Amino acid sequence: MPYTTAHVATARPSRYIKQLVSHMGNRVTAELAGDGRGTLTFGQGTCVLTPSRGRLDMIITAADAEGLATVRDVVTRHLLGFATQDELKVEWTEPAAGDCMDIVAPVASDYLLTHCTPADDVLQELVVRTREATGDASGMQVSHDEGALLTMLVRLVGARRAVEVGVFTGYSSICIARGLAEGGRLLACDVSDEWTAIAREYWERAGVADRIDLEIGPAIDTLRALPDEPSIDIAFIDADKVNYPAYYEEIVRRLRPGGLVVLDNVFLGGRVFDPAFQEEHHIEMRRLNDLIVRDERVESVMLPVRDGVTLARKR
Ligand SMILES: C[S@@+](CC[C@H](N)C(=O)[O-])C[C@H]1O[C@@H](n2cnc3c(N)ncnc32)[C@H](O)[C@@H]1O
Repeated sequence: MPYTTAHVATARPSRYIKQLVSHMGNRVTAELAGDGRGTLTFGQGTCVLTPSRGRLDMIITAADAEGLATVRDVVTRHLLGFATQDELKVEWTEPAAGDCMDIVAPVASDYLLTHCTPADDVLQELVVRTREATGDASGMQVSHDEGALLTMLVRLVGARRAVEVGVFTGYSSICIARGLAEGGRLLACDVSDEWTAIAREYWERAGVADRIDLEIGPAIDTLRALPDEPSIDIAFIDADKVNYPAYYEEIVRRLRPGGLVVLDNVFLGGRVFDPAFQEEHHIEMRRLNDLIVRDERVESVMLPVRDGVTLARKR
């Protein structure tokens, strides 16, 4: 689904949003939220208007390029019509597809990688080894900044009992294991003997092998076999996307109060935003993202870290 954005410099963004919502409400579905954001829903697409300091931010999504152009032209015409006292400059970005967006600008992304605690030699060598041994699959490995985030979260939670769903060659397991409190253990779940053989080697080299229990087999079976009691301090879900809702459920019921579940890839490369993608894993991920917001057992936040990371903390 294509989208386009515009950031219009103005000292009166809220006023323009109110005018657009009130005026266009006669012809399209127009809503003004309590926080001042406006939504205009046309037959062809939707325009979301957000006031920010000195700026009006607009994003239009539509089913196709033609619909995008129609909504864009109508919104621009009306906005300029209201701006009799301001000289507004409305410049829309080139239409882009929802599944190839940069969640964070590439230059910022690169900056983030170099502005967290540096990866040590073992992690750096594991990146190279994974690329050589697994080719394209190496893209599944968490990035260095996400790994640093995991270590930080494990430490902040004071975790002694951690679970990981999706080990691959062990990068995230090392990051989790390194953050564990004295005597802590990580239950690491995966189906692949081949990939986890590399993980085992690097767990040894990182000096964390003695605190990791690897279970080979479908993770859902491993989780269901755990005692049904609140014993998990932190869990990281990064495996087959279609089973995320099931993993989430089995983990949340076993999280201790204050425990944290961390879910990776919740944007699915931008496809969660785009209703054109209707494969099972797209549907399941959207369903889970919506469910977590409503789940009264947890408080949650979704972070634009790499491909989207949700943190859900048990109340
Ligand atoms: C995205 S990778 C994990 C990457 C890893 N966290 C890292 O940082 O390198 C997904 C992993 O999930 C595993 N996996 C896929 N389906 C699974 C299942 N049903 N149960 C357990 N693991 C599964 C795959 O074998 C793969 O190693």
